[in-house]
Amino acid sequence: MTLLALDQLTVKRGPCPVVNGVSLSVDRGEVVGLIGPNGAGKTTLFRGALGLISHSGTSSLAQLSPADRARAAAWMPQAREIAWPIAVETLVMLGRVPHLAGGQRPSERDHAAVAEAIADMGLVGFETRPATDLSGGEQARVLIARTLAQDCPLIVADEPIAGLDPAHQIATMDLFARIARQGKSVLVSLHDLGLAARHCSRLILMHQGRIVADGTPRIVLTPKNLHDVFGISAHLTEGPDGMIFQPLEVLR
Ligand SMILES: Nc1ncnc2c1ncn2[C@@H]1O[C@H](COP(=O)(O)OP(=O)(O)OP(=O)(O)O)[C@@H](O)[C@H]1O
Repeated sequence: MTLLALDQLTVKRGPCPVVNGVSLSVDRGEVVGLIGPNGAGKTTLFRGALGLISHSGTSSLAQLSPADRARAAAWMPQAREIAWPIAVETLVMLGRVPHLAGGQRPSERDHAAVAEAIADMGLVGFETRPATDLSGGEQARVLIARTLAQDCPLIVADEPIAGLDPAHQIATMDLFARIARQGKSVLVSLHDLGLAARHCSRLILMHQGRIVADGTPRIVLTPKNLHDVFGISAHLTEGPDGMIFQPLEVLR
């Protein structure tokens, strides 16, 4: 079953399309890594797909009402600003808002979803702390937990693991894989191609607003694509428990 379908999605900034005729679909059970250099259009693609900015072409999510969309997809933006010193568990509970009727108090199920998300992100013991007092990486984990608590078929996350320490990066990518095994999907932008190669079932490579490759990490991370899009060389090999990718040199 398709959780997201884009058809010729185009987003212009001024006269220039920064997302240019992108068509793709995300099915159940996938961890899709969206990769590409700075300015490739990844964030703009997400925002267009979610209907947060004006676009041409179609997105299945953008066609939904805001309430239905919030139950279909959980969005974690790149900006990590937490504006108020609210308790961690209160912030994570905001992920449950799409499931609450107006004015309704959180049910046991909502509290259970929040507790599970907090545990999944290694935040047990942080529940009552003001979120603004946490470190940058801890705040990022709280925002991922809020996204998990939303309990949607699709998670769309813009560089969610940037700034996390290695153990939490790997644990978060493992968690995404577990979510995919439950039949949900994760569409995630990443700059760490090593983690992308190892933990994503599929990669979509963007360059100058267009998709230039879409497939398994081995199909996408070819020497030619790495040269043409990132201007690097790299070593890619199949290890005993997954792909191993090591960037080597800048080529231009
Ligand atoms: N509001 C805006 N006005 C003008 N240009 C914009 C605007 N927002 C984005 N752009 C341009 O669109 C292009 C794509 O930006 P986008 O943020 O989608 O890239 P990205 O792939 O997410 O990059 P990064 O990896 O650096 O986060 C960039 O060249 C950016 O300068």
